[in-house]
Amino acid sequence: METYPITIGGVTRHVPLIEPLPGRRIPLVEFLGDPELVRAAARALRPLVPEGTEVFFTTETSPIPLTHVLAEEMGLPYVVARRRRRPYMEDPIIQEVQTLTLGVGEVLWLDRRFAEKLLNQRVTLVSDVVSSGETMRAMERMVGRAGGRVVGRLAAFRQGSPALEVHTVAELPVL
Ligand SMILES: Nc1ncnc2[nH]cnc12
Repeated sequence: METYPITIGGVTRHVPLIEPLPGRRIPLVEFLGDPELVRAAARALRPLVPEGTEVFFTTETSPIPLTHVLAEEMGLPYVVARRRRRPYMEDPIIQEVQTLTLGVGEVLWLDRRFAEKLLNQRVTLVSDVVSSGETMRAMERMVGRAGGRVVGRLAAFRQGSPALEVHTVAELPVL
């Protein structure tokens, strides 16, 4: 399999090049199972976390360990939007995502008892890769619907030009 070198916080990985849509090849970032890469990314992102952040908000799946390490280091809680409905969810916030970056339309789900943790809070969004910015936009809508306020948007990698302001610490090419 063809690979591509990505570097963040001084740590390099040779990751698979995938083609989610014909003619568009992207390096596949994967934080799951790689504590050294996660720690390097979290350390690089930490100075970009806005002062006054009270809770982080992220999505399944790859950004979860990144958000966990960041949250643990800063002594803050975090909330995770799910990508599937779970049977136990009550009155969930359901948010469509317009993104086609990975070739699939998506829906984010947030159980009400976790949405309550965002109420009246200053929230920083955390992602692994920001590309079109549509996932971030959907996350921001969810925070608003939950009664919170977004004070920061962070992603480890930027790929292309997202339509909204996101702070990142590394670049990914579209090949
Ligand atoms: N390059 C990438 N790797 C992993 N997840 C992504 N989501 C959007 N772009 C991605």
